[in-house]
Amino acid sequence: CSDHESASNNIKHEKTEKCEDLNCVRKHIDEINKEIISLLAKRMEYVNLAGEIKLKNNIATAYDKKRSDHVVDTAEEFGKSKGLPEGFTKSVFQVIVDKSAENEQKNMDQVKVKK
Ligand SMILES: C=C(O[C@@H]1C=C(C(=O)O)C=C[C@H]1O)C(=O)O
Repeated sequence: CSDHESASNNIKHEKTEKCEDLNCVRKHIDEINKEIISLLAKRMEYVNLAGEIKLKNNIATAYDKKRSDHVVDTAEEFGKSKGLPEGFTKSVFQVIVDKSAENEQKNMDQVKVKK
């Protein structure tokens, strides 16, 4: 598919608006939180799709250490290039990837029971 490329071009909050008070800053933070969560929900859809494809290919295990490590390492490097502190992105993505695989496995096990 080709439409995955356009998803990364959704650049909002390009410059940090000059907020005069804490309320204004927190509104921006709340808005960004919703965007992060929306993207995580979209990400989880693809993770679960990966699980369906694994089952079709007779792979019963969601967790793939090589791929997980690659995702975490690539994220950490990108985070650093964006100015995030060392180790920040790695910590966040380790949780995302572990919890995603956990959810993917749950879905895969349910599909197996239904069959
Ligand atoms: C989505 C996958 O399944 C798991 C979840 C991953 C993720 O959240 O990025 C990566 C590898 C697997 O542990 C995959 O294999 O690509």
